[in-house]
Amino acid sequence: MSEPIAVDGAESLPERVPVEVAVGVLVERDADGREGRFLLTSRPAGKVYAGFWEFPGGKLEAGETVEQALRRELIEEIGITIGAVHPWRELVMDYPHARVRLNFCKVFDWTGEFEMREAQAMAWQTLPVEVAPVLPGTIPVLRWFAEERGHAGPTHRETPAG
Ligand SMILES: Nc1nc2c([nH]c(=O)n2[C@H]2C[C@H](O)[C@@H](COP(=O)(O)OP(=O)(O)OP(=O)(O)O)O2)c(=O)[nH]1
Repeated sequence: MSEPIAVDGAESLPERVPVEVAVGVLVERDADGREGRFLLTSRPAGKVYAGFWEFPGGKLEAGETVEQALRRELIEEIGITIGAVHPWRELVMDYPHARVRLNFCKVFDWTGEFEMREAQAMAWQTLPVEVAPVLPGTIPVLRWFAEERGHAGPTHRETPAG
């Protein structure tokens, strides 16, 4: 067991090594290749941030690449087999429970029927996103979409519509 480290303030805490996470941004495209709706899923009961909306994915297992992890996670969680994986953006998030590096990949092709295998909910969304609340680490992605799509105004709501 390592000794606890005495620190004066949070700024002197050693940086935590991020856990690598593969995240799938499934996007529908029309015949002209224009991007439309994207898929969000809700985090299952029992996980941190249960009920928050996110892009499906999960942590890399030992020896896996981002692409391998994404293929495995999307079969395990939502029952689909994905085609080409397009690495898009990376983002490090420092949560109290973990420091994670989110490796966001766009996916335009998949086969199989969507099946929520962890009793999550799924929702095809455009901007502004109607489902709420959205996971903090998902909000920057909505901003990137807004930039790509020339969307002005809010990207999501803080609380569910009602
Ligand atoms: N899947 C996903 N995770 C995200 C997003 N944004 C974000 O901050 N995260 C964070 C939440 C978690 O801390 C981490 C993903 O870990 P997880 O707990 O969902 O992974 P997992 O499915 O492998 O879970 P487990 O087997 O360890 O329970 O990344 C996102 O858009 N999608």
